[in-house]
Amino acid sequence: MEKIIVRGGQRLSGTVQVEGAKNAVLPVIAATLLASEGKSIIKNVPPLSDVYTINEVIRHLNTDVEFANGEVTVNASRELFVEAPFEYVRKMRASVLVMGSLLGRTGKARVALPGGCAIGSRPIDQHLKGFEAMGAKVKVGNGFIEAEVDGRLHGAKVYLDFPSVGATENIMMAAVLAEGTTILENVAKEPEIVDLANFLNKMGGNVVGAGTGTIRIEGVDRLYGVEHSIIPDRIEAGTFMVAAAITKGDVLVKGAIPEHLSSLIAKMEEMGVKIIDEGEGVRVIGPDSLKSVDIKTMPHPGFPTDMQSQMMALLLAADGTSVITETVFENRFMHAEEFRRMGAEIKIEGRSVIMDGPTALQGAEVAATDLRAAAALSIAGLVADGYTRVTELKHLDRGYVNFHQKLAALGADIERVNEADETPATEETMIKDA
Ligand SMILES: CC(=O)N[C@H]1[C@@H](OP(=O)(O)OP(=O)(O)OC[C@H]2O[C@@H](n3ccc(=O)[nH]c3=O)[C@H](O)[C@@H]2O)O[C@H](CO)[C@@H](O)[C@@H]1O
Ligand SMILES: C=C(OP(=O)(O)O)C(=O)O
Repeated sequence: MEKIIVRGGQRLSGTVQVEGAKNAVLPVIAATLLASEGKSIIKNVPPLSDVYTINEVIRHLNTDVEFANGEVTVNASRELFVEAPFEYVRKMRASVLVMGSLLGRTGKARVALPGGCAIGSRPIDQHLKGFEAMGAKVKVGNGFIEAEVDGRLHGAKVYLDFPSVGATENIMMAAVLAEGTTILENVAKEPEIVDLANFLNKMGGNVVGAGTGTIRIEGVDRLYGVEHSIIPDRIEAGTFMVAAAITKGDVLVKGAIPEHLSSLIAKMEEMGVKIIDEGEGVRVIGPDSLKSVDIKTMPHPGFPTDMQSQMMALLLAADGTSVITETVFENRFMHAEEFRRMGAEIKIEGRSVIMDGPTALQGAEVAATDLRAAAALSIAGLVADGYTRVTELKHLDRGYVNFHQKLAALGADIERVNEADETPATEETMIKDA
């Protein structure tokens, strides 16, 4: 077990490189199951614990998977097994994304029920509604969801009650090999959906409209392994943008795509942060004092829930009253309690938090409640008085590569140590192959 120790007070400057997007690579690796011929070669893959987990899941389904030097190679040409057990789904909810591919390719899938997690109950009813509309019979029992179709899935019209990212992806993956046309309405428009659609189309699929509210898919008979490079991680980029701004720093976030970050950029600019599109990335220059703003998380292109806790750190440093309203997840304010341990005064009222800033944050021992909270608490530590110790780093490793090293290279006083004796952590102990 390890923790991060940050001493506040350093201004960040320099350049930081963004990795491939966690939330794009997980569905793309799940989609490699659809290729009954050829190898898929996925590039720009970050060495995250979630990537090791999805690789283990698809290996378990009778594929060959190699992961080295940022490239995942998958051969899924053998007959697939159809069961994803609880040991994987428990580690990572996104394991349910293999369900659509398995159903499309084999007509059957058996996946352990994901259950809730620290940010809410996270049901998958919309995924299942899509599979059922395409002809699958869905049964839930003994901790598993089982979906099966006689023959092949058929195209259908599916309206999502909420533009769920995972449901959009899972249904897209099932529909590419279905017979006929599927029309998905009120779908998620996240950049990761577009990346998945691009991958499916390269494989031989016919997906139109990704990135808009309606996606149309003409089913095809067969898909092939192809090469694909994953888009940059907009949430990792946003995390470093906030770190730069809170320290009054000057940082080039290389690889950040401004069009993927428009809501965050708009809000940071309202706060007085200077943001310059430099083509190869985004330069962020923090002002001497930050203005308070209100934030409401929404599906893309609204403000991303995955940036909510980092933004809470930034708003604590801002002058005046700010309100954050979380509309995507029912319970994503667990980190507020940890910020309170650092001296923050935060009122929680239903789905909103109210903060009066600027807060003179104090170093404290805090526990990460999810992966973004791990980053947000470290960021708060960059400006807190004294030492902040962040524990529960298993969450951080799900979504960030070399997080403390990247901050240290920008000038932060930060290290990662063993929890018991505070000796430095080593590469081997940081991320363990699942
Ligand atoms: C691996 C991945 O890409 N994870 C992202 C994905 O998660 P994920 O795909 O799980 O998020 P969804 O968009 O599906 O969930 C959003 C909301 O819809 C609800 N819901 C979802 C599906 C369903 O069938 N029924 C239902 O009620 C969820 O409980 C949640 O309240 O999108 C989230 C919202 O942008 C991000 O925070 C996650 O980082
Ligand atoms: C909530 C997140 O991920 P997941 O859906 O994989 O839990 C996230 O990336 O912030």
